[in-house]
Amino acid sequence: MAQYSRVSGTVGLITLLNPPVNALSAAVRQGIVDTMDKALSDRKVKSVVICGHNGKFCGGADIREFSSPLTGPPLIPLIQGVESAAKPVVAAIEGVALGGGLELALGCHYRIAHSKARLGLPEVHLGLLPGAGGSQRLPRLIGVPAALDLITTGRHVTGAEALQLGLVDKVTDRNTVDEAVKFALSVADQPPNSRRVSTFPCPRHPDLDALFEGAMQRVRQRARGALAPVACVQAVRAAATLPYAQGMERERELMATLFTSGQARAQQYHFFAQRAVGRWSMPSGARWDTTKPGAVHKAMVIGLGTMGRGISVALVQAGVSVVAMETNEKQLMEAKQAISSMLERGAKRRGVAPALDKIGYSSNMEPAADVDLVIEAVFEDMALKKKVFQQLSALCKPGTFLCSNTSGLDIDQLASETRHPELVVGMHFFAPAHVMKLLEVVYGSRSSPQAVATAMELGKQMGKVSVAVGNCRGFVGNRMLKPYLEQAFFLLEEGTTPEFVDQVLEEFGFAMGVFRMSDLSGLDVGWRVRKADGLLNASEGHSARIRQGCRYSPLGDLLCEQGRFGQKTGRGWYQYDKPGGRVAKPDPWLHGFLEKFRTQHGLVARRIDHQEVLERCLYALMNEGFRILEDGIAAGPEDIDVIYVLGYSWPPHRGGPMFYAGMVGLQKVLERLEHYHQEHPDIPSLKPCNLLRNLVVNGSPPVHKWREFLKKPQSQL
Ligand SMILES: C[C@H](O)[C@H](C)C(=O)SCCNC(=O)CCNC(=O)[C@H](O)C(C)(C)COP(=O)([O-])OP(=O)([O-])OC[C@H]1O[C@@H](n2cnc3c(N)ncnc32)[C@H](O)[C@@H]1OP(=O)([O-])[O-]
Repeated sequence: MAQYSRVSGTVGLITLLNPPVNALSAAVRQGIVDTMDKALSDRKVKSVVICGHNGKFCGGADIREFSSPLTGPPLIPLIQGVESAAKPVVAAIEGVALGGGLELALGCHYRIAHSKARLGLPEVHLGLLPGAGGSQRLPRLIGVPAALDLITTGRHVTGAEALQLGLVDKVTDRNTVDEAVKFALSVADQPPNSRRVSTFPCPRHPDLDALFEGAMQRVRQRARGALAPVACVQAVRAAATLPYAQGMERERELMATLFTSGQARAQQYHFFAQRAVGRWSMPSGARWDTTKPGAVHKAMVIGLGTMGRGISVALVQAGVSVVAMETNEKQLMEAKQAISSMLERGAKRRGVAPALDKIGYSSNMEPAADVDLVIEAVFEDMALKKKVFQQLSALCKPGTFLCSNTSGLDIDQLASETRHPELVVGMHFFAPAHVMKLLEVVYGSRSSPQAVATAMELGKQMGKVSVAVGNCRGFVGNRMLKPYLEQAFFLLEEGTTPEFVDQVLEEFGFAMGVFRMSDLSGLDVGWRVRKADGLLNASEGHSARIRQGCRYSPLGDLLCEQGRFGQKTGRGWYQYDKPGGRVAKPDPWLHGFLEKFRTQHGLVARRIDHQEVLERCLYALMNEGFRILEDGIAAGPEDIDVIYVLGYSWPPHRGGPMFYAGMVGLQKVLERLEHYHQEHPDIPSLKPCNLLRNLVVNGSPPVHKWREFLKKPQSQL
């Protein structure tokens, strides 16, 4: 709804009221229509101010309403009504003005913003475009290039930047509503005819065609098959080339295409899934809203390799005091320099001081006695990590939380090395740790709810989207990656090439196909894991392609035995100009190696098509996702989907592996898995999971209902 009052004698004050972000629900839209009528018909009122309750102007259209037929007054004529008002209307922008919220402000005649407010048109992140006139008014107000940037990236700008762009008329550090009322009083006698943005001509640009060609090329490259960014460019082009009314018609057409697309539903699912994972729960019944996190003012990071450095930076940027520890003096010096420059660069980008005084360095573990939480980020070796946890347990004061950045080792084993296993959890960051938004918080069988709450809260403080998951080999992300990688290896054995597999996966929307990704992260990482799992050597008298009774592909091991670790050695599944090179080129040597391997193992290459690559790689990954849900390692499909979109570059316009399974149709996924498992009975990861069967038997319910089919989880170790 919207409240109305008359203030300072002649100003009509309209307050949007729909906590927490005053989204433009049907009730709020009706409220605006009613209160605008009141203000315009109140003879004492000379000008109007629109503001938002509780220090937030408006978070945009109510996304929750998108899944049902529209009710209440439509937004476009509502905003047109505000713009056509005979009395000046001023928007008082505090907190946020996003999407439809900014479009409403663009319909006002003046915009006053707090310097810290955030303004933007982020619809592209929801698979949409600014569909209430934003794509037509913004270019007219701030010019085509700036509007293209804001609309295709969906980025937020601060009040200060908005002033520079000409998006707002004034910025204040004081109470914005008071300032807006004063401003409204000052323009009360100025008819707003010249302030109706839709009537502004679109500022001319020396070479529109070149501008839009360049923009479309950049956007298509970044979009990875997403429809919305392309439609955003087309809508702004309409603003630059058509009269307002025709431009609005074009905006309406493009929005209609996007609104009903599966991609928009997938991205809106992802929006709410990112918020749902914050409402975590554990098998014990402990939950986010019944567990108080411990305070973390001072933390220690042990091991300053790439991950340790990124974690230290992210902690300092979150306002936590840090002791960064590395035993190797040379590495310690290098880390100190690297961390300082990362902090300086980050501070420069955010326009704040680098807080270098928040971090200290140590070559021994003694400072652990005086911290609230420790994050261990040493080399991925169980014996080494156990030793570190033994030392920490002896050193730390009671109540210190002990966290490991392991990407898949057993948290319970680490906990059993300490006197207080209830204080041990996994905090699995993703490289680069100060950039990637995802954090897997892993609880062991003895982790206390408070330890989980503390790690989840610290993750939020670090600007991460934290997902609480149970303890098992590889946790959620890496556990699902295993069958995905295996299928890719098997497909090479059966006749295809790394280039073709990667092309299929990148056309699907992954930033990088499985083989380019493997070359980037280093083939030796997976090799060490397979070694630790005792998979490197075939058992006596068994085929080199069988391990523990199942089909196994030694291709990755064979490349590693030849020192082909990927980018870092200049050779992997692809060749690179030099060690550390980034541009992957097909490698004739590798094609020859595959042919020789097939001959050696009596395999005949066959033509493998796009569909088979996609289905075998993705359905095996999804099937493992269903097993993870069945095992209770993840509380719901949202947890898995957020992990894959934010940590493994699963395309957001496909929602995530579990959401996508629902989009494809669970029946089809089941049938295709059964088909491939029949062809490859020696590959257990293709055997459909019981939960999948059960969901199909129960009519393939929508993803948000799957939790009803998950039984009470038991520990997996
Ligand atoms: C016509 C027009 O062109 C088109 C078509 C549109 O306008 S499309 C819509 C365009 N608008 C957006 O894309 C902005 C989306 N929101 C955000 O980016 C952020 O929310 C925020 C505003 C920066 C606040 O962040 P936060 O970190 O302080 O809190 P939160 O946890 O994120 O959010 C707090 C609670 O508010 C809910 N919420 C936030 N924005 C919402 C919205 N627009 N609609 C419905 N619910 C919303 C959110 O789900 C959460 O709920 P719950 O989990 O507590 O139950």
